Amino acid sequence: MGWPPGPYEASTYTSAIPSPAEGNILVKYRPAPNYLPPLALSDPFNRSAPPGLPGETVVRSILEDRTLTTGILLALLIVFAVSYARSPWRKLPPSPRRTPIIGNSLQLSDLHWLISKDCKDRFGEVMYLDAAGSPTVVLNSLKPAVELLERRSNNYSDRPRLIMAQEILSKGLVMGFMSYTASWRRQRRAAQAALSKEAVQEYYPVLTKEATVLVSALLTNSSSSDRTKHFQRAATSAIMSILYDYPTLISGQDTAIKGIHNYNQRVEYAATPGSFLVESFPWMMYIPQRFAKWKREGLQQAAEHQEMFLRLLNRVRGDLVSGGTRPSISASLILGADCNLLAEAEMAFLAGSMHSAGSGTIVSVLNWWTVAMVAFPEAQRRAQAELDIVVGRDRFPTFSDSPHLPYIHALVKETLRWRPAAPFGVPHVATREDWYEGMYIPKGTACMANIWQCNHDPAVFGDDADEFRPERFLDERGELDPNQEGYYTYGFGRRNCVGKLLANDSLFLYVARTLWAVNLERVRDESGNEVMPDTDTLVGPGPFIHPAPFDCKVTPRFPELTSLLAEERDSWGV
Ligand code: HEM
Repeated sequence: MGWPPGPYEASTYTSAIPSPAEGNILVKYRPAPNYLPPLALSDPFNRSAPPGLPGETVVRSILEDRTLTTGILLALLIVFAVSYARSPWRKLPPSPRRTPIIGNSLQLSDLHWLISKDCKDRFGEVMYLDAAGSPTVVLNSLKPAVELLERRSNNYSDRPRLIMAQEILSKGLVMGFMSYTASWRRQRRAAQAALSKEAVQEYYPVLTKEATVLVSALLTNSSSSDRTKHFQRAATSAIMSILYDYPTLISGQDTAIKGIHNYNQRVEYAATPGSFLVESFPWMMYIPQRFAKWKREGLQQAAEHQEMFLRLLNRVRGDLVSGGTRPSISASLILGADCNLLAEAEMAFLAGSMHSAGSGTIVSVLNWWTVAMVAFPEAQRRAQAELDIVVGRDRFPTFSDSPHLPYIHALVKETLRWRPAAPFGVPHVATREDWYEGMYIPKGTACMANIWQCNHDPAVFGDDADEFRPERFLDERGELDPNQEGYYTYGFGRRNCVGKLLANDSLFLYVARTLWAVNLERVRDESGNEVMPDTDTLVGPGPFIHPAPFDCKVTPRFPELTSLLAEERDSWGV
């Protein structure tokens, strides 16, 4: 059968378990009677070894052989020397780069192939691959994703071990990376309370203020890079206020949040496969700090991170004591400390780590939404017609208009479905071995929902699944169909996105206020032809996908906008 069509990293597809039927990519297999699951092979006390050859005996006989022992020691020394000399911290990029994912050696380098129809058609609904040494099952359609990650979520709610990003840099305290433990349950309960429907309503003033500043910024300057910066500023400023009751930020790169950006960058880098040898050789974790620069520096950084997050938390605590604080996630965690039983450091990392989850995703969705508005102007016109009827032209839309703006909600849903910000979500890990339709899933296998394929499944969304068509979420009366959430962008089961209510509300208001105020139009080239934005290129790197940069024209929809905007900004003091 050969390799799948590129571009891709060939090594990624080297299957650990050769399948006679399908070459190196394992699509569907039953273990042979003597089959040892791949994880057992790396188990020094090979508990699955055939009777008569216990793993312990093998290990002991190896250690008794002097030549072998010397060889092993030499190999360890070389590995250690290489890891020391490479000192990965020196490679930390100074700022995030935006380069196409295609051909990039990051974990998403295979994205174009994994989201193609070819992948699903050739390798089916459940596909096995060896992702940089980790056995991984990719769930290419809704049926297995729902069956495994939702219905059997008691077995599929663990996460892969991330030594550098989680255990060292984050002191093991970031909820999104945590194993499925009692500690995760406590953090999850506290996060759910701080991001419940009622709690999110408390953040409406922050979101309204940020949406107003966003409109104003888009009108002032809307070149491609500026537009993304405006989205970044709005999302970062909103999440900082929601997390820590922080004042409105002037720019997305405000020095006040430089520390959090550094943390996000380090964690993102550390979580990228291949960044640190310790991920492949976990025993390196036990090398004393003074012989391992990467570990020493990592632990120093972790102490800085903890101190920074504690400082931010304590700032809110101080305001709570003086009675001058407004609702925030930190305030909710501090006030709920008696019930949520979280230690200070747990609260500090829980709040701090939500910064990236809650801002990078929103920027990705807003970028894709702009592409959609420019590429499909009829959707923009229909949304504006709805806003004109419901809101009129003498005030900005607000959250109280939400129940009367079904098309705006459908627009947001369709953007989330059409171009999911994190097309593979975050891997879930099987706690125990399992079977799915005759396929064996060893304990410890990472299961990745191919959210892109689930969102584009013709069996669920029809033959026009690849098109941008917000109407698909409306019934014949033009109302939102209450029976279906309709997309899978927020993941599955017990580990699904805890911030989805906040995300949906934020996106609703950003979209409603922007479309009420401005037209987003195609620019023209030198020959006077309209330039259509590229709807298909996905840009990384990083955990979230973005469109290729494109220019669009942002113009006010009516002359009174300038004075209405000035009034609105005055009323918010921004
Ligand atoms: C459009 C915006 C967003 C998208 C597309 C998104 C997507 C996701 C996805 C796919 C996951 C993994 C789900 C899984 O494992 O099955 C996730 C987890 C998570 N998200 Fe979001 N998210 C968004 C916004 C937010 C916001 C606003 C917050 C918080 C303020 C947030 C906090 C989290 C956290 C803490 C987790 C980890 C949950 C756990 O492991 O238990 N997200 N998100």
